[in-house]
Amino acid sequence: MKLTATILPIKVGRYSVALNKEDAAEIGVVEGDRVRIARRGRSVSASVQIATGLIARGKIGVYQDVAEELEIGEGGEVEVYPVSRPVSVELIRKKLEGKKFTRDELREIIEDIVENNLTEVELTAFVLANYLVGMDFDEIEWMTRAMIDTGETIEFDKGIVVDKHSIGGVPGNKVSLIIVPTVASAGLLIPKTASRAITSASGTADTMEVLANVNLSVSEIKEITEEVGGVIAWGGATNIAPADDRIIRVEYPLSIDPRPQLLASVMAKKGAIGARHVAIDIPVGNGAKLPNVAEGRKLAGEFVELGRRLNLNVSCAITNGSQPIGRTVGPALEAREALKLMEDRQGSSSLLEKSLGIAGMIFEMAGLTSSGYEMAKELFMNGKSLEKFRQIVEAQGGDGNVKSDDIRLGEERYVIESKFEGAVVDVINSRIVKIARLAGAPKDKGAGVYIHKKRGEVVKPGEPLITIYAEKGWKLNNAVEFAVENPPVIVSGMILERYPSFKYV
Ligand SMILES: O=P(O)(O)OC[C@H]1O[C@H](OP(=O)(O)O)[C@H](O)[C@@H]1O
Ligand SMILES: Nc1ccnc(=O)[nH]1
Repeated sequence: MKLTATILPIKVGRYSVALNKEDAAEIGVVEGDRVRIARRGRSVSASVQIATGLIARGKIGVYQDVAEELEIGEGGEVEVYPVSRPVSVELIRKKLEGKKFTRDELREIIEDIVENNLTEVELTAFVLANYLVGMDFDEIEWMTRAMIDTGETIEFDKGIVVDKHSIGGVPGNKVSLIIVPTVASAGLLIPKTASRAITSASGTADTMEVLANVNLSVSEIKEITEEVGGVIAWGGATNIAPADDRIIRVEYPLSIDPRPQLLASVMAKKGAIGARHVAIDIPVGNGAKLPNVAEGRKLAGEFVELGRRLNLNVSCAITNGSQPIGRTVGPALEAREALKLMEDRQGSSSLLEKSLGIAGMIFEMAGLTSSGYEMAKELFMNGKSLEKFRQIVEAQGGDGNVKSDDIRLGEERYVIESKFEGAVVDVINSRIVKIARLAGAPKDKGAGVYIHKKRGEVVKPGEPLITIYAEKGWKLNNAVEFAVENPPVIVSGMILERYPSFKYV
């Protein structure tokens, strides 16, 4: 059926069109079904919304995403016809019934994800099926390979390519901003792609974006890495393992990261850039993605095995994830803390030790030294990490001379003070993340939480425990309301719970 386009100037992050109810009936589709939109020999599959009041008969509402892809202007004519459900949907159902995917089936699903052929519901079902049923090792390897093969890859002509990645799950994990320049300053190549927040309040891509452009193409990543030794780019903007970001987009609202997905997500990005040596950070502890060292070890074994199958040398650092890393959570706060640490060459020991420890691991894996930590510390203390970081920021279009104090934080602030005297016995990750997200992070860069007191530190009544930062007053209020009801920093001597009233006091 031929329809005339009405451009809806909104980006919805997927291919979607709006139809009049009668036209939809004539095409034979209902809300949520797919249609193929064709124009001048090109086409995409889009999901249907019924918007009778908005869209007259003979018209089709075309959201920006489809309009851009097919270069459709206002009043442009398009051909619309129904498409049947992709086979992938049947395959996802098979997994939900507890069965194993074949190599070809996984390839089919990943291709459909990359080509935007699955609706959000179907994609969510895929993620949930993997979460509930899981995958065996062959399936994980096939999925990872399919993710690599359906995107672009990078090959470097010379140099040793290394990389690091965290499984995430611990707030404030801005270590990549310190590790990447430290590693690059030793002459290794580290073309790091990171994701945005999945379960946290700021992913490495969100944090780096405060200082530089993270939307780099594959050729820019290659060029910048060859020029200065490293980049910190957002994986979602590249065509490296493009299925990954689409999957992450449905994981984010659920705050889940199923094991097969996690393994494939991380390792596909490493495989695609041709890394030889990869360090994986596995934070464990209460409130992290894994509860203890034993579980961390299990996952580490899986990373190493997946690395072996993909021909990557993998080592894992099982790290303390039971409270936030450093004292800040939220993009601008985290960028500032990382930069300040490099400027002052001192600061939070959890941040410094972890960053240098992982950089050191990479040096040992690459065969540069047998005392990696000492080597990393020397580069850091000599100011090489900072110098390299500035070069990377500049190469990514940021201000290479930026100082940590220049970084703007949210103007709306609220300090939560301790009512008690005592020592901090816990900083609860999930509450810190929730507060930072309610305050607007990661979207509002200036939003987040500063943690004044961490575990073991002594506090007096009236002393600040956390400061909440926001860009908007109403978001600050929501965050404060939650934080008062659900204290994120627990001081010894506090009553934890009153039953039956079930409330923190
Ligand atoms: O904590 P959540 O949001 O679940 O995990 C996502 C974060 O973990 C990884 O960190 P890195 O890139 O190794 O620094 C990802 O790239 C991302 O930034
Ligand atoms: N699933 C993931 C966890 C952490 N980092 C990623 O890039 N992906």
